[in-house]
Amino acid sequence: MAQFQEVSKQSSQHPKLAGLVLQYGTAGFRTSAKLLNHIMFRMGLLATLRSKKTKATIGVMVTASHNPEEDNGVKLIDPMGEMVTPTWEGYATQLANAEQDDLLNALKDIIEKEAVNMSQEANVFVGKDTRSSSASLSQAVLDGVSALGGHSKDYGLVTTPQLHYMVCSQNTQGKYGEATVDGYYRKLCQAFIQLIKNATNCTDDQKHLCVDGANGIGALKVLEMESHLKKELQISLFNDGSKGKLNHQCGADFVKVQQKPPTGIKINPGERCCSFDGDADRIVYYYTDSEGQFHLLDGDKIATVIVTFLKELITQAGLDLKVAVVQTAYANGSSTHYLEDTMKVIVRCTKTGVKHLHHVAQEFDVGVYFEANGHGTTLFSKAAEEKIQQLTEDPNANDERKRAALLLQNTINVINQTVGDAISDMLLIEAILAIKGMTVQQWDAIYTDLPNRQLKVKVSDRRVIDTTDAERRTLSPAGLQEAIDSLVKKHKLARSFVRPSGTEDVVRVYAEADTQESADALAHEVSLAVYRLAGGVGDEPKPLH
Ligand SMILES: CC(=O)N[C@H]1[C@@H](OP(=O)(O)O)O[C@H](CO)[C@@H](O)[C@@H]1O
Ligand SMILES: [Mg+2]
Repeated sequence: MAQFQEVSKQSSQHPKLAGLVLQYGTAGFRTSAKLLNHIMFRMGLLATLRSKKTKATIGVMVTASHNPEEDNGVKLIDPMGEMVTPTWEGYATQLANAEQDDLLNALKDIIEKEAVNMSQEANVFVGKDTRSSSASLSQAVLDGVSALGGHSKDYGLVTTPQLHYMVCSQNTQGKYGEATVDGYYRKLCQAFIQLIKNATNCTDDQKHLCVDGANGIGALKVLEMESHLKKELQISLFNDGSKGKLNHQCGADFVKVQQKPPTGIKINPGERCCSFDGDADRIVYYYTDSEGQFHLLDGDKIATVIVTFLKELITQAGLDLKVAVVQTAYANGSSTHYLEDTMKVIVRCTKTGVKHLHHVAQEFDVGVYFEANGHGTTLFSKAAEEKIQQLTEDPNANDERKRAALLLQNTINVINQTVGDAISDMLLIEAILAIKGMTVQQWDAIYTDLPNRQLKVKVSDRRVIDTTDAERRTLSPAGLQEAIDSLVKKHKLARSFVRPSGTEDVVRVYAEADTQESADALAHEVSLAVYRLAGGVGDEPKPLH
């Protein structure tokens, strides 16, 4: 077939290094940019097949999110804007690892297994982040699409969640939104401005927010969006990419893991600040107090304030909707207690990785999901959206119920339901704080985080660690869970678990306890147990103090 001849010809321009093996992990392929050209070409091929199979537009995003600038990566987006389905993640790995002369066979194998109709049209949307390698790598994706005769649309520089939004908008014939960057800003900002109208007494001071753009794509997009906000949110942008290096000592991942402010930002005590990550799908908030102490408001606190706001509105609207919060094992124990015991909402725990949280959140009328690191969003079932819509039009509903329904409707429109989105989450949180007249300090005081620590341990093969119960317990290696259990017993309010990372070659250790010293000591003791029982390499983990 002519298509395959073209693939053969073009693939020689995107050769694979013999023997190189890469895995489609938690967030797609991610490694040094130098190793990725063939992967990109092949993901262009695969996206084209996926488009033919689903008869819908598929997205390909070139980014390595919070990784260093030298890395890059790629994620595939399915028709409704969600992460690509697991079977196709498997195909992605197969296609990526086929040696050069076996590529056509690997491709034909997928076509056969999935009974792909090769005469079906294909459409692929492509986007990229600001990394210096992203331009040539996204070109390789486009080459892959055209080699199989697919149509592509290159959105150029966009955030990951913007591309998810485009794909969903395109495949819902504009019902979700208009598939342009301008359409995205209009939808979100109009909803934000409608929401903020309900914030009576909101001063200019309260409308001010410092944003750390991680020297990445989020910074560019915040600037692009500014005129749509009509001064209802006044942003001071730091780490805008004009000087600093992408993600270097800044961005949401740095702030969350280091538990300190990013460099490159001037924070006045008490001022509300937030950090995006390198592809703007994560956000965390923070402030420093008058004693210079740093306070982090992570994904758990974000989920809490969102669910509080939504529950109040749902009650006011008199609607009967099943609301839940979805977390992972990394959620701070205080957040889980607060949500279950004080707020009485359903809390579910899933494995790490937003695709897992997303799917569980879909089981409820309103599912708020966040990873502790700030990646998350809120999903509304179709039925819930319809009930809310009907109430806004119900002539018999009283003013209070109608007002609540309208607020819920605008809340739905400000949210990017396809995936966690720093820009959309920021607008929602800013609107909530303004409407509730809540300061960042009051938000922070909803509950107090248990001190916690995350560490990494290098082992020769992290696959020896097998976990269960949403990664909260280990099944192997033998003796590890017993060791963790007895270490945890030595500390107050303590919890600890270990799991192999899906994005790095390490075992992650998490511990929390009543004091920072205790959390640090427990994290260290558990790291030692991992090192000894799971084949640690290099030096034995050292105590933190
Ligand atoms: C503890 C932690 O933050 N883990 C992150 C990290 O996964 P690991 O499998 O832990 O490496 O990267 C994922 C993709 O960005 C993100 O979903 C996840 O939350
Ligand atoms: Mg990211």
